[in-house]
This record gives sequence, C-alpha cells and structure tokens, in this order.
Amino acid sequence: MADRIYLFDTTLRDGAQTTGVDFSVADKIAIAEALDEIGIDYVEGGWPGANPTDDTFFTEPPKLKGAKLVAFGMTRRPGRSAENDPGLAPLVNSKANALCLVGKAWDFHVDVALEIEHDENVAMIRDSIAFGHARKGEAMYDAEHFFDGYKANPQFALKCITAAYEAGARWIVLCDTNGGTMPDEVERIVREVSKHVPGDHLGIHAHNDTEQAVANSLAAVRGGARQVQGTINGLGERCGNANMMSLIPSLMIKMGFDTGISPVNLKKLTHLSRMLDERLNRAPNRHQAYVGESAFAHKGGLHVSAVAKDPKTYEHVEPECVGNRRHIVVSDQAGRSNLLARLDDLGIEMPGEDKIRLLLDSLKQQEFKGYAYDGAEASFELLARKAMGEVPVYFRLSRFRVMDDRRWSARGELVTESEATVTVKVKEEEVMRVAMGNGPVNALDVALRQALVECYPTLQHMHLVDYKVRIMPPRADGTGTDAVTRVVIESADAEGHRWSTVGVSANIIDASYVALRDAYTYMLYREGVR
Ligand SMILES: CC(=O)SCCNC(=O)CCNC(=O)[C@H](O)C(C)(C)COP(=O)(O)OP(=O)(O)OC[C@H]1O[C@@H](n2cnc3c(N)ncnc32)[C@H](O)[C@@H]1OP(=O)(O)O
Ligand SMILES: CC(=O)C(=O)O
Repeated sequence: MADRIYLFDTTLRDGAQTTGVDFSVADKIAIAEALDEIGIDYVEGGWPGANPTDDTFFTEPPKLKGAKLVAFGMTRRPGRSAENDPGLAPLVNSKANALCLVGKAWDFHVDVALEIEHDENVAMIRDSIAFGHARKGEAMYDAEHFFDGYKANPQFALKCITAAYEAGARWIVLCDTNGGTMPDEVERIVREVSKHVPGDHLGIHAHNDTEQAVANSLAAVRGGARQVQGTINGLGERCGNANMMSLIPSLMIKMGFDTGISPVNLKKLTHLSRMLDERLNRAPNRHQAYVGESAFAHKGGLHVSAVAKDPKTYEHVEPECVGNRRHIVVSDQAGRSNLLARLDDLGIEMPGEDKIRLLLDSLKQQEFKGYAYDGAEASFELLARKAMGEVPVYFRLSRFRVMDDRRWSARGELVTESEATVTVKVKEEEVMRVAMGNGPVNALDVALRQALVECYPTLQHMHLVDYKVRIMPPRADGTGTDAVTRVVIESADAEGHRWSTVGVSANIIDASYVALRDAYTYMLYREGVR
C-alpha cells in the first residue's frame, strides 16, 4: 500500500502574509470549507489573538467534515510559564482542533532576534508544546529556520526538535523559512534528522525564494518526511510557500503517494485554484503548472498537429485528472491543424475547405494589424462563429465621445473625471446615454451598458475584472503602419465565468471600445440571446 502523506494547508495563515492579500472572515470560511471538501488533512486558519479577523474566524469557525482546524501561534515568551503566557491563552481557548507553534531552531536567531540563552529557547519549545498537547490533544512544532540552523549548529537545531518531540509534538515541521536551501541539502538533512525523530513525525514547510519550494518539499518527502505544508497557488510571505496545486498532483500522480485526496476530488484542484483568485479579485496565473489556463495549451503548429493524433505527444498528464482542459491556441504560429482543433473544441461544425482557408487568412490579417487571440479566446470564438454566420448583430455603434477632466475643486482638491456620450442602434432604435466614470474606459463602459441594458438586461450581471494595454511598435520591416495599441479586457459574470476580448486601434479608447463590444457580444451569444 502507498505511504500516506498528510497535507497541511497554510493559505489562511502564511498565505495571509502575502503582500496585497487581505482575507475577510467570509473569505477564510469559504476557503477553509473548499480545502476540507477536497480532503486536506489540516487547515491552518490563522493566529488567534493576532488580529480581529482571526479572532472572529476562530470564535465561529466553519464546521469541517474531515480536516482538522489548526490555530497557529508562537512559543511562550521568555521568563514566563506557558500557562501564564498571554499569547498561548487565545490558542488553547480557541475552537481549533490542533495547535501549530513556531519556535526558533537557529542559534543565530536566538542570539539576535530573541536575545536569550539557548537553554531558555529549548525550554520555551518544550513547555509550550507540552501545554498545547495537554490542552488540545494535538500540538505540532514549526521549527523556524531549521535548515539554516542545522547547517550552522546541528546539535542545537536537533536539541530544539527533540525537545518538542519528547514533549508530545505530533509533528515536527522542518521549516526552510528563508527559502534558500537547495533540494539535495533538504533531502540529506531530512534523512539525517529522521535518525532522531521518526519520518512519520516529520513535516516540511518550504518557502519559494529560489523558486524551489515544491522541489524542496518533494525532496523532504524522499528524505522521509510525511507531512507537507503549502498554500493554494503558492501564496505566502515574500516569494510565497510551496504551491499545493503542484505538490498534490506530483505527490499522487508522479510519486504514487496516498494523500487522502481521492482521484475524484483531485479533479476539483483547478476550480480550487481559480476560486482563490476569484476571492482575491485577481487574474489567475495562466502559466501555473497543472491548473493554469495555459498548462495544457498548445500553440506551435507542430505541437498541435501531433496533439491531434495523440495528446501524450505534448502533455505529461491528462488535463482532466486535475480538472483542467486542453486548449488549442490560435495565433500566427498556427497552421490548419490549430484552427481545426480549436473549432472542434468550440463545438463548431467542420466547415468546408473554402471557409477554413478564408478564416485562416482573416486570422493572419488580423494578427498583422496587431490582434492576438491567444489571450483573448472569446474574441477568437466570435470571429470564427461570425465567419460561420452564427452571431447576430446585437447593436451598432453610431458614435461615442469621451471627455477627460482634471481640475481643482473650490476646496482646492484635485478632481479627475471622465464623461462618455454614446449613441447606439439597438433593434432599429437609436439610444443615447451619457455617463461619468473614474476613467475614460470606465465611463465608456457605463454609458454603453446603460444604452444596452434595457434591451439586454443580462448585461447588468457582467463586470470588468482586468484591463491590459500594450503598445505595439511599428513593424521593423516597414510593412505595417504606425504604432498601434492593443487592449485586452477580461470580463466576468455573476457566476464567476471569465472571458477575454481584444481590440486594436491607433487610439487607446477606440481599442478599448472594440474589446468592450466583443465582451458584451460574447456574453449575449453565450447566454443564448438571439
Ligand atoms: C516565520 C513565520 O512566518 S512566523 C509567523 C509570522 N507571522 C506574523 O508575525 C503575523 C502575526 N503577528 C502579529 O500579529 C504580531 O507579531 C503578534 C501579535 C504575534 C505579536 O505582536 P507584538 O507582541 O507586538 O510583537 P512584535 O510583532 O513587535 O515582535 C515579536 C515579538 O515576539 C518575539 N518572538 C519571536 N519569535 C518568538 C517565538 N518563537 N517565541 C516567543 N517569542 C518570540 C520577538 O522577540 C518579539 O519580542 P519583543 O516584543 O519582546 O521584541
Ligand atoms: C513557520 C513559518 O512560516 C516559517 O518558518 O516559514
């Protein structure tokens, strides 16, 4: 039977230490439930006593079906008993099922950061773990800076972890806190340490400062560790933690371990990854291993023609096993095979040879003008479906005008505003709307939507989530015209479906209009409005 690896997710604690990430209590509850749903063993919810969000979360924590909810904290302060430590009290009094206590394991840190005797640090670890174990039944020790500490003073680092083990710690988690250790060092050190603490009590917590947090975690498993800590999408302090979205499938599919996650739940990984980005209101990383939109995207003509024969030619695993999907990109790297595969993917009935050739030519023409469809799949789908005569004309723009205003108010405050006036023809009727916005594209979007929403109420459920501009320089061979602006807009509906559209023009607002027009058209078409 395959060895069991215990998964410990720290998205809600170390992940909350990511710059720019700020979870609400509702976010924390939803994420904890989603982690529980796929079968994670431990969900670290945060640090009771550290901030009001974590206090509220632990006051009414979600009821998890299988996962243990873990409260994080640090060992007692020097010169106090664990029982009288104000930092430990909220942890043991919380509704968590287990505690994870961080304590120093590097003598340099004890000297410089804590400025205490080495023996007192060891006593702080022993007392805190014993107290946590007695009060909560399960306590674990995050041995901070363990690898740096072991390299500097192995006797002291081992003294810290054996003190925790003897005090009853279920897990001794070896932390590569500064993220600078190399995989071969991690594997060797974990092997050496497992002579002192059995591997089925050892865990790994790796940071990504050399882009090797996942490799280091897998190296620790090879060395004998049986608990792995990580975060969804690799969130975490500085460069992040080991990415659970890569760790889980690699442990299961490549290394054959039992992680407690069933193959059915493994298929929920892509959704979990995107759900986190949705909560954080940020665009998912398309290039993320296993779960990214491009993880199984094929662009080069050679790749696509081979993938059409057998996907194994350019895929290391089947996309469906992690809930992802194959994606054929259409671009000027494309040949006929890309186009046919993409049309098939979209469920478009195979057109005749003439139409295929026309579509391919028109794609290449568009790309010559500066369009790129590999990041704007919705615009590509519209282009293809329009060529097949499937997309109605929902509206026609008669004109728009946008004005920007930058001025000082009577109170001496700087005011920047934009105003857009739009006239569109919807179902033979001319509609004119004027709207203000916090920028010209926002004003244009609001005015357009106001003009269309009466006839197409579904558009009120859509919003813009990302906007990217790129100035495309004139072609070096002189065949093009002046520089053009390419705008890519990502939109979402109330259910969280996202789609990207592209517009190109010499004028940034005009390019934005084209991308917006495609965004509305795509939503109306997809919703079945005819
Ligand atoms: C490696 C990691 O990622 S560990 C997790 C780090 N995460 C966080 O720090 C986020 C949450 N932290 C916080 O909100 C705050 O730091 C708190 C509430 C925990 C503590 O706040 P404060 O009491 O104001 O202390 P502050 O943050 O300024 O400094 C940390 C103190 O803990 C001490 N300390 C650090 N590690 C330990 C430890 N393992 N055991 C005991 N004391 C420790 C430091 O020496 C310092 O003591 P000092 O106040 O006497 O100088
Ligand atoms: C505990 C922890 O987050 C670290 O050592 O990195």
